[in-house]
Amino acid sequence: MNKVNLSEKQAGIVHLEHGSFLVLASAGSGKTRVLTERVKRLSESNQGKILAITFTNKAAAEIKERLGSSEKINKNVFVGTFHSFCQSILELRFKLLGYKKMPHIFEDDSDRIELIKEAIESIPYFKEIYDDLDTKQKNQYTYNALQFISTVKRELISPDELVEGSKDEELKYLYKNYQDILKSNNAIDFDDIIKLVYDLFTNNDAVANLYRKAYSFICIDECQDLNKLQYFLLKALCGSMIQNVMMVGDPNQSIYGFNGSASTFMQEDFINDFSAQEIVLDENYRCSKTIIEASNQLMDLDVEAVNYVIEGVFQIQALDTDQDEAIYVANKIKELVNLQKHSDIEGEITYERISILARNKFVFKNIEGMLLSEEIPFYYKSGNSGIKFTSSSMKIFDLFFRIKINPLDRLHQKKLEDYIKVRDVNDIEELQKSIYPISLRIKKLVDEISMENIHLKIEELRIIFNEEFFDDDERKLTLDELDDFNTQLIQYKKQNIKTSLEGFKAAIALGITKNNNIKETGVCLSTVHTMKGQESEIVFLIGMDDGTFPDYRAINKGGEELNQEKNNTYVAFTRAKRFLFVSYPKKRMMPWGDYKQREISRFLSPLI
Ligand SMILES: Nc1ncnc2c1ncn2[C@@H]1O[C@H](COP(=O)(O)OP(=O)(O)OP(=O)(O)O)[C@@H](O)[C@H]1O
Repeated sequence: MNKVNLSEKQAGIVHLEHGSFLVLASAGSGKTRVLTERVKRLSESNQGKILAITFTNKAAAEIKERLGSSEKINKNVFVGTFHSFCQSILELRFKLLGYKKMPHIFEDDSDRIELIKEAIESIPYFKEIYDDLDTKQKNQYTYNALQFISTVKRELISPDELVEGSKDEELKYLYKNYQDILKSNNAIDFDDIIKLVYDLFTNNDAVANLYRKAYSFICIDECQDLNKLQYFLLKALCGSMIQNVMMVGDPNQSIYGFNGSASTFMQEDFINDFSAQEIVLDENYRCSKTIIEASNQLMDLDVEAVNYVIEGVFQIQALDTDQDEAIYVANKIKELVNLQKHSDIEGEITYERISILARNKFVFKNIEGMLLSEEIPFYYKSGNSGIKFTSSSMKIFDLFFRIKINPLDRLHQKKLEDYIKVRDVNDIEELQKSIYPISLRIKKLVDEISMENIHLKIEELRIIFNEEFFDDDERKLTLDELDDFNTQLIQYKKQNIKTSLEGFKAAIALGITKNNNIKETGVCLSTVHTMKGQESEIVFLIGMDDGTFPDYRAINKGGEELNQEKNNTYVAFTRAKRFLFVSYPKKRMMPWGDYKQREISRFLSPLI
């Protein structure tokens, strides 16, 4: 972040003293910047510790970078997501929650699916229903069950509250079984991380008081996306002792309703519970004039442009087919990059200053092919999650590592056994060709790993990977993934004074150690959700046909779901700093191979 002069209104918020505040701020009005400056000022003012909660690890990393790493900052400020804050508490207090050893995070969706299947199989009533389903129905059944469990946790619904005799009451048994299986693996899922700390704070006043005394100020970003569990955790943490809470958010950017988020937690509950004072920031520092005008029209807002001298570009383009849309985008990108300079854009126009956004990943299919054939470099923006290994050796390493630090982890033990299984151990030739021999070497090495020697062991692993007979692509992939693991370890050690293998694994699972500063090369492709909170000089928003954006399921449901699609379009518009090219196909190739006529997105028709 460069040094900027804050506006009077922004500076006023930075210098607010005690009390609770809700900063309602429109897109690009400098919410994140103001929050960062306030945390910095408070940390320098010796008034007590500050807890700064962000929505993503990337936002947390940006705030940390801006704060710098003086001893005072490290001592006085905790910056992280709700998950990373709660994880740091769990690592210290797990015994109070009935765990003998630190429980491990099962972060992968496929792990949760395995667990729910096990839960289904172990109850004859559910097993009978499940066995009668075809594959597609089985997938839907497990998905619904997991959604139900997640909702129950996030909405803080106790099993007793589930309506007797209803389907929900039946699912209660599945929920209980799923939790028991998790516990028998000494594991937790993402929702549990927050739920367990909420339970701890509500049931153990002495522990809650320790944290209440520790933090004098709490600042939370992107509060329009709070869900019930997160809001109640905040309340349980504050009790009646923490009165200095600042929430920052924009109700028009509320897009996580499907996760139980609602902007009413900040706009109604927070105002009532904390007697918070409301402050409005409504100037846009990010976007050019035409983009702000279009966004105002889209949302019926009256946001002021600060960069009103920069006209910028806002264009809506209809194309015959989705294939034509991809050709249009690729040609326009080449045209802009060849142009190199434009009076509205400071510095050279490069691929890195261009992003292509869409509602869903599947919309990128055509454009991906076109960018490849036109040799336009690109990358996909990654979300919040940790590492997922794809090389077989690193997969094996990861499984052995998980089992070493959590011997109760039956789930990954089974996955490992299936992965390295050899059909016939007496068939020497087959055995030699299989991954079995290298897995024995990896196992021996993992058995010896400790936090003290882990760097050394990584180097030994590198030697093993170099010695083994891999083809060149597999060797490169394996070594790249080992490097990534090593980089995350270095990052973890930098971030923590007290370290452990268990803590490192949890940090990876939460994506805390991921290097967010890697400068990717090429055009950025991202869903709107992943691009939230970020910006790009030039944005192409593609696939703006009704049914794609808004998504057809939201159209069917209407109400708040459709409203959230409109908010999502607003988020997409306001990611663009200077130029915004919006496009849609009049015909789209459907998955079953036919073209289907499409209309312009209902949100855009008033803008043409
Ligand atoms: N006072 C200021 N002067 C100049 N630029 C500013 C000022 N405040 C913020 N900006 C710039 O405006 C842009 C938007 O700021 P920031 O990301 O903090 O806004 P935001 O409200 O969090 O945005 P959003 O909610 O849309 O993600 C950034 O490029 C930031 O550097």
